[in-house]
Amino acid sequence: MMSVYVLTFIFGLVTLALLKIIYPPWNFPKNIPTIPFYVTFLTTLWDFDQEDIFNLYLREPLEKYGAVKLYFGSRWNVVVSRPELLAQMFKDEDTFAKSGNHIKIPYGVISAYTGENVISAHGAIWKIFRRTITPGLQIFDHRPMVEHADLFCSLISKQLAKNVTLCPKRTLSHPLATSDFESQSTSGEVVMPELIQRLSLANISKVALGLDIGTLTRDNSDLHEQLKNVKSNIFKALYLNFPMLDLLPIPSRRRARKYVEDFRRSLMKSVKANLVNNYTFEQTSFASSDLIRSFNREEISEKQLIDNIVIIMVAGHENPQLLLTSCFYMLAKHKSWQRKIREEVRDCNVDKLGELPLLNSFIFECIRLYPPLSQLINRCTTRKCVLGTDIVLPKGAYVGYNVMSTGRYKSGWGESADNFMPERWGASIDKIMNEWRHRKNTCNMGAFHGGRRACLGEKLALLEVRITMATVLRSFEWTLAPDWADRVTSAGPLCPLGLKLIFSELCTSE
Ligand code: HEM
Repeated sequence: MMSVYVLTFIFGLVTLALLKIIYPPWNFPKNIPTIPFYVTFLTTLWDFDQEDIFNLYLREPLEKYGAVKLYFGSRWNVVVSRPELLAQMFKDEDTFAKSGNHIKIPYGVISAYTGENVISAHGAIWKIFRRTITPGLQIFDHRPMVEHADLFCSLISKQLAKNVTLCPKRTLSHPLATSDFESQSTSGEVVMPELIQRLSLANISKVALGLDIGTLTRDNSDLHEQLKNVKSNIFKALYLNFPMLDLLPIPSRRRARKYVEDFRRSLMKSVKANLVNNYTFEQTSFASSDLIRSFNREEISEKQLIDNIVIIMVAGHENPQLLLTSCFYMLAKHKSWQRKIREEVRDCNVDKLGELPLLNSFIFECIRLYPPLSQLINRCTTRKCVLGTDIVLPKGAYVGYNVMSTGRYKSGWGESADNFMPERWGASIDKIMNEWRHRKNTCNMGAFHGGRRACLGEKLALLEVRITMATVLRSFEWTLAPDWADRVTSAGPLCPLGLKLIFSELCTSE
């Protein structure tokens, strides 16, 4: 029989653990609101999406105070959204030091996935990573993206043709099948996530890593299959909220770890076969080639080489994938914009897409309302400090930013902040680009971060979105599938969830 003392001790420990979840640490600032701890778990337990959570619990306190205390990832954090606070955090890298998963939760499966890389690292090693991959992500050959956009259109056409012939049989045998590209059914209907992922994987692999991984030309690219295994296991709300569970011998987490290892091994096998063994890296300027050269000069370790190649692949396909999904969604919802932009891109050469006012203001408006990385918490204070004028943070506090809120601030964007209004960016391309730069510089637009740690893939991602949208607009028109539930992802990266569209091919004479 357990003694009363042991029981009291266990009860005490459980109570303490619960109190640590329910209440923020005593030394956290008292002059900003505390979001109730259970808010983070609502999307796991009920049918809430990120917009619901934002509107119900975050919007008001964030807009009023600019910062809140939020429980996430097994700890209390301070999350900011007011542009001045974002600017301070982005600028003062020494105080708000990057602290990626490899430091925050080194035991987590997610850390095994992306390791110590240019996005998560801090200090001298980050400088080496950034210096190494910058050239390959700024100067690149965009022609594969044009080819891939055409292949993407062929896949949509193929799907439409298949629907016409296979639809009745498939509909009867798989009435609920939606996730698998092969099993899409109703005429004209295309389930977008997998198709867009195949495109964005092909783009980043070819343009930044110099690899053809066949996601658009084969139905079962090995790397794609392995990545799907990783993703379906890694982004589970329970483990994102309680990463310490990864320390336990849970069979599904062991499986997740194995999927991560398989993916990393296959990716490096492909890099070796395509770039290293045949010395191609010596004559090419891909970001991967520069990383291999840096490894050969012993500036980075083999693990850091792999971690960085993995992050280019992961961040480089995932973020454009999210943005493309939001763009397809918004054009389906706003048919007048679909028509106007189709007209604008009709005879436009790829080199001139960046000069089109309607296309570019539309993309910027999608980013404002649906920033792919809506909230990130990956900085840790290196000393006691003051955020803004009076928010005192202790040393060792995790700090993050919520740009979904920044993009919808009424104080920054006016009463129409919630409305989709591409025209707010300006009428001429000069005005639009100036406004984009101004909003980024003042941190009213934080979707690509800013300052010294600004996203290195912005140029590539925007070009990818312009090329893809222009190409698809020339060949198809589309609407939302009537049976698709209009909602966004429940947590993590932000985009419409499981987007389903109805496509119809345009006549060439149109
Ligand atoms: C719509 C597309 C994209 C969005 C919205 C986006 C957003 C971001 C954000 C918010 C950060 C800062 C992350 C943080 O605070 O930890 C970041 C950093 C970064 N992004 Fe992107 N990104 C996009 C596309 C890409 C692409 C295509 C690449 C290509 C590989 C890329 C490479 C990077 C890199 C290397 C960094 C780290 C910069 C540094 O810390 O020095 N991004 N991105």
